[in-house]
Amino acid sequence: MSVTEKQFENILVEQTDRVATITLNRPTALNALSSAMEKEVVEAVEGLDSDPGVGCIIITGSEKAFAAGADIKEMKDKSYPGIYLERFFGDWKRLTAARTPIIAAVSGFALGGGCELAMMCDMIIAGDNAKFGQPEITLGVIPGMGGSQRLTRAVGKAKAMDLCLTGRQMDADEAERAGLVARVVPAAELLDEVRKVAEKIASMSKTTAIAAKQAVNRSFETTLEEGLLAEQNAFYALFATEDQSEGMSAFAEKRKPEWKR
Ligand SMILES: CC(C)(O)CC(=O)SCCNC(=O)CCNC(=O)[C@H](O)C(C)(C)COP(=O)(O)OP(=O)(O)OC[C@H]1O[C@@H](n2cnc3c(N)ncnc32)[C@H](O)[C@@H]1OP(=O)(O)O
Repeated sequence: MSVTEKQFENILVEQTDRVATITLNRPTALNALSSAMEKEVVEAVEGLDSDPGVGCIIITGSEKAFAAGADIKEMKDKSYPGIYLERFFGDWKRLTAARTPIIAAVSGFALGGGCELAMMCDMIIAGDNAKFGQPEITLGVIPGMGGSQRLTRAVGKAKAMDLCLTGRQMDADEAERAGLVARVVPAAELLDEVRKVAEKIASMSKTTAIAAKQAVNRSFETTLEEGLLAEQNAFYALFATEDQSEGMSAFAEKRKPEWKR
């Protein structure tokens, strides 16, 4: 299996046949999300998303920290007009426009913007040492990268209020029970386990994986009736693909499917 690596100032991007891994790499600041890191991550995701060969993207950090939030030292002297006019952190939205499934592999701290970045991904898999929280209130602000909205949708109002109002951290088991995290695995095995999941996703028809991702995401954005209609239409549309015919024929013929796209 060939691996290509590209080192940027704040991230490392590794790409194998079908899976790409973006590793946040600012160890001296616990991967605090600076504007420079935002730009690198967003551009890397967009580049990988436009590569038809990439079937799944992993975003991860270090053992101690996925990311300890936005870079407080960069933020502390900003003014209202400045932050408003530059649309501070507005580019993170571009990450959520990616169609390729993205998994957050979280070890250690995922606080503030770190938790918010993990929640922008399609699935969070956590090491058993992970800690999630929205501690912005302890800094005199509130979440600004989607925390109050995505956390509430993920874990419900009671726990989201608890985390946003007290700033307390939630461990991996609590996060899994609450529905924030898909799976918890031993921290030492996190990346191996996440790669297995990513390879599984990447082994599916990419067209179908995109349709599945979009259908699930739709449920957060619309009414049940419209979501059901969107799902049904996407399901019908998949019958225009070779992969539907291949997947169902392969089942009937008791063989592995060979996806076209
Ligand atoms: C995006 C928004 C809008 O939603 C806003 C946010 O994300 S606000 C930020 C929310 N995050 C936090 O409030 C967490 C801040 N960090 C901590 O509380 C602690 O660092 C810790 C509990 C995660 C870990 O503590 P500890 O193990 O004691 O390590 P430290 O010595 O504190 O940190 C090591 C080193 O990293 C720097 N650091 C950590 N977090 C940040 C950050 N968010 N921004 C900038 N720098 C950060 C910390 O200052 C240390 O650096 P040095 O002082 O040694 O140079």
